[in-house]
Amino acid sequence: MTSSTPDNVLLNTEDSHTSSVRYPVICIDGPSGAGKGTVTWRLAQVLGYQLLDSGALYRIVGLKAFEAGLISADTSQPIDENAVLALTESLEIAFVPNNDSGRVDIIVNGQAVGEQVRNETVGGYASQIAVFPQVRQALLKLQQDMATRSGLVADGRDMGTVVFPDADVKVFLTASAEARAERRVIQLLNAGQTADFEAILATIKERDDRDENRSTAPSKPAADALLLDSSALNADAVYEQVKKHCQDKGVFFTS
Ligand SMILES: Nc1ncnc2c1ncn2[C@@H]1O[C@H](COP(=O)(O)OP(=O)(O)O)[C@@H](O)[C@H]1O
Ligand SMILES: Nc1ccn([C@@H]2O[C@H](COP(=O)(O)OP(=O)(O)O)[C@@H](O)[C@H]2O)c(=O)n1
Repeated sequence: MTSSTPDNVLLNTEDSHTSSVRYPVICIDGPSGAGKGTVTWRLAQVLGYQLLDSGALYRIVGLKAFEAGLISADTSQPIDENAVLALTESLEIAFVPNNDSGRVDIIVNGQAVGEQVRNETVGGYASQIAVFPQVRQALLKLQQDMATRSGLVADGRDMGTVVFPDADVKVFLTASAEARAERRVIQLLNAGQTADFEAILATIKERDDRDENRSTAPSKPAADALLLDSSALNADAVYEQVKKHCQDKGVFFTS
């Protein structure tokens, strides 16, 4: 992905005595299946910004923790936070945009991670380790550093509330649990897999509950976020509304 053009660099008015510049940050937060990844990818492409898929970080840690035997299939079993923290600190994670999938490929300790990291089971592991404050802290700087080199579109749960509280644009994208489950069903069927709507709906609700009710960085809209319900909007309509909001906040689009 290319870096931002000069048109997309905003002057930091709060810090103008140092004449420093900072790059625009757009935060797209919300629950699973709301369409965050879709609109984030399109914005990053159009604007030439970097893309932060923060969920991928939690997914990697969740997957590695499972592989290391730290997470049991029985979700009532406690997980050793210190062991997950040590594992998190041992990981070198890099993202490479993939135009074919419209997502980032994830490289961990020099090795590409397979598509498995994107499945619902790993999403569940991610939400189990995402409750740990020390793990979140260990991933914080890596995320914030991504905004120091170019404009950034960041997708997650706490982008606008915790990671980039001073972001130029914040959007909280939602949709009903049923609409989100339906989208996952279509996604799985299109990938040639089987899909059980009721099972997917239950998993989505369980993950929402864990993400919204944890004590550290719960999934919630920032006070200054645009709330957008995509239940009855297609992906193009979502993009247009988010684009309009970005423009209202001073982000320059050439197309
Ligand atoms: N507004 C929309 N209406 C219908 N389907 C959508 C919409 N936005 C995204 N999708 C589809 O829904 C699925 C989940 O979207 P995704 O962007 O991965 O969501 P999230 O990143 O919030 O989990 C994908 O298959 C995507 O193509
Ligand atoms: N900024 C973030 C991003 C994800 N997460 C956690 O990671 C899980 C997976 O996130 P994701 O964005 O990849 O999930 P989807 O929305 O794509 O299903 C979420 O359910 C959260 O528990 C988080 O806690 N904070």
